[in-house]
Amino acid sequence: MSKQTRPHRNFYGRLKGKSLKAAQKRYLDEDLAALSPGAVGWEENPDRRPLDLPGLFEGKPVWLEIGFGGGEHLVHQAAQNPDIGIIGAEPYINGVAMLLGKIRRAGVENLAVHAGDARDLMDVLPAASIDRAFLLYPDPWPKARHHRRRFVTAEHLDPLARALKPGSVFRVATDIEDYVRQTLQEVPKHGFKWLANAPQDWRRPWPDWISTRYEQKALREGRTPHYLTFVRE
Ligand SMILES: C[S@@+](CC[C@H](N)C(=O)[O-])C[C@H]1O[C@@H](n2cnc3c(N)ncnc32)[C@H](O)[C@@H]1O
Repeated sequence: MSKQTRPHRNFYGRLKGKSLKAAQKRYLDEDLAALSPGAVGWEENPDRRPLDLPGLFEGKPVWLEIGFGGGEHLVHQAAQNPDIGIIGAEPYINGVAMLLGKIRRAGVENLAVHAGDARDLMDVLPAASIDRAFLLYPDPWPKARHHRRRFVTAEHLDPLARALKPGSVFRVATDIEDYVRQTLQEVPKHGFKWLANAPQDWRRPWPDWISTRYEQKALREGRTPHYLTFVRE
């Protein structure tokens, strides 16, 4: 493609929910390839061999964020913690595009992206390889008949528990009271213990917190954030 038709390199940050044009998608694919942990899909890795995380992040501890949305928390954590590597999973392609703009502006290099379902990524994470996981404002699935689609079900929690190191922390933020109920009921059944008062009580965000786009929307609409901390047993 000629220089004239090449999209502005900051276009990712200005999408604001618009659909990606074909040219933008092409550059997104190129940028994503550079950040991808690789060998996540069935085609590249039919045997589901575990990812080489020490190779990917030079042996640093590895954190995982599931459903990073626009990527504000993911980039914030990467920038604040240069001595860790962090992987984000998000299937919403405009969210991935927004993340790429933020990565470019922040200049962080300790971050990898899986632009897809977190379940595919968890399939190829080595057992006991992850030091911290974040599930921030997961899709609420409010209708009772859809509760089984929520992340806090065996289908997701078992592979997550397998990937996390014993003693590692799993943080969940949600503004939906029924999601709090299901989280407190289900997560402890899958090898986690709820730390009711550590390091803070559920009403207060973690000390290293940055508010996410979804949290801002929840606050504007009068809902109460809940910050739940679990430890992998
Ligand atoms: C309500 S949004 C919250 C986004 C962001 N964490 C925030 O707080 O602004 C939930 C996000 O989870 C993503 N998501 C849903 N199912 C997912 C899955 N199986 N794997 C990874 N992300 C998923 C959605 O695409 C969406 O971006």
